[in-house]
Amino acid sequence: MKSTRELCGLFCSEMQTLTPRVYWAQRHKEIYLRVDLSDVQDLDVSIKEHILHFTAQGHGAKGSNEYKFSLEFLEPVKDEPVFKATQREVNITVQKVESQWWERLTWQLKKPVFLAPDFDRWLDESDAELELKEKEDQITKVSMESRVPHDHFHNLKRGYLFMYNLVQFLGFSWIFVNMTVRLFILGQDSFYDTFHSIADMMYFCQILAVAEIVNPAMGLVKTGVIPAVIQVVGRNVILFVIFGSLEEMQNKAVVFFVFYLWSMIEIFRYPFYMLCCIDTEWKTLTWLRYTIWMPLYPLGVLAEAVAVVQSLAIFNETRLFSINLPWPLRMSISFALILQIYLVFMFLGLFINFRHLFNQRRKRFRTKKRKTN
Ligand SMILES: CCCCCCCCCCCCC[C@@H](O)CC(=O)SCCNC(=O)CCNC(=O)[C@H](O)C(C)(C)COP(=O)(O)OP(=O)(O)OC[C@H]1O[C@@H](n2cnc3c(N)ncnc32)[C@H](O)[C@@H]1OP(=O)(O)O
Repeated sequence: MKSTRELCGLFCSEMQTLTPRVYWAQRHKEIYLRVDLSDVQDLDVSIKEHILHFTAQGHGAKGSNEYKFSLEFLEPVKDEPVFKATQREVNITVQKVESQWWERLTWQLKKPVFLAPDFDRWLDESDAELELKEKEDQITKVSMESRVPHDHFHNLKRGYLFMYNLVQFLGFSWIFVNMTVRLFILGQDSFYDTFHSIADMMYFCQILAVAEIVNPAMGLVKTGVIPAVIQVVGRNVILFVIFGSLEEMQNKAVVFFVFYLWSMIEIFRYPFYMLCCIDTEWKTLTWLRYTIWMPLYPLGVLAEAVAVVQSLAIFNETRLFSINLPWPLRMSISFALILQIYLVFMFLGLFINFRHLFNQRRKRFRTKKRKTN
């Protein structure tokens, strides 16, 4: 009885007539064979017991004829070759059973004469390892990307946020520059005229600032809604209810301090956000955004509290926004009383937002430090 290997010796020998030229290359996981035969017909490629058998009618080095060859591989392979005939050649891919680098292709030591390296695909072991690693990295990257849900509106959201921040930056810059120039030219007199020269722009910016509640509520920015509500509602009560509805308040110096303190933070905060939208950071600006609120916030709340206290007498006197309770109470609740309760909420709001901003600052600088280590 002849063994499989002995039988192979017969098949693999170059004694066989009409063998085509075969070029080969390998990777850790597969073997590539390129058979130099054109206009191939009746192609048959199979693997049995790690021996590849090839038969085809085609045009090769010895003209149009039937060509055959067999190759017993050095190591076990899977018996499902993938092959494809083109007009010029036949390409065969064979999967290795174990991912490893072979020192040669065939079991027999002597290389069959029809076999040669395929220099178009040839790689030595280290280059193949690199190629394999790149492929694996690519697969990991693709699978990671497919696990993270793709946000189709990402650029649209960024574009919207960038434009929003730009408009606010321009608005508050106009307010800040205008007030500064007027302060230099008119000195203290500019305090009493602030409302009439600035209010329209401040109305515009603060109405627009309602978006700052909508943005986190819709998940457009990753921050809490409550601090934004405190911030926007707090400012708008002062702007629309205290200054906007009481003419007597409009020419008071406190308007200057409130508007100046508000705009002073915003000329740093909005450009900081604009840079965030384009994944850029300017360290000085980040530091300013997360630092100057420390003196500005308490001063701002103090200036707002002064405005509320100054308005109490006017609301008492004019009875504006007073609430008349129906019979049998027959009482009138002055808006001044509501404002006194609001004063308590102002300091509660100051505490909540001060703590929020402090946490944001700590998070920002702690993360940055860790990233640079
Ligand atoms: C139910 C009714 C209750 C009513 C209660 C009323 C109480 C009244 C209290 C009154 C207090 C108000 C006083 C106030 O008017 C006084 C002053 O303003 S004085 C001037 C000084 N003021 C300030 O410094 C405050 C400025 N304002 C703010 O900082 C914010 O408005 C605030 C909500 C307080 C904090 O902002 P935020 O939570 O957004 O923190 P971050 O800036 O760190 O942002 C977090 C992440 O979100 C990204 N983000 C946020 N906004 C945008 C945006 N517009 N565009 C792009 N990206 C944005 C940001 O980049 C951060 O992301 P990441 O961490 O990845 O960088």
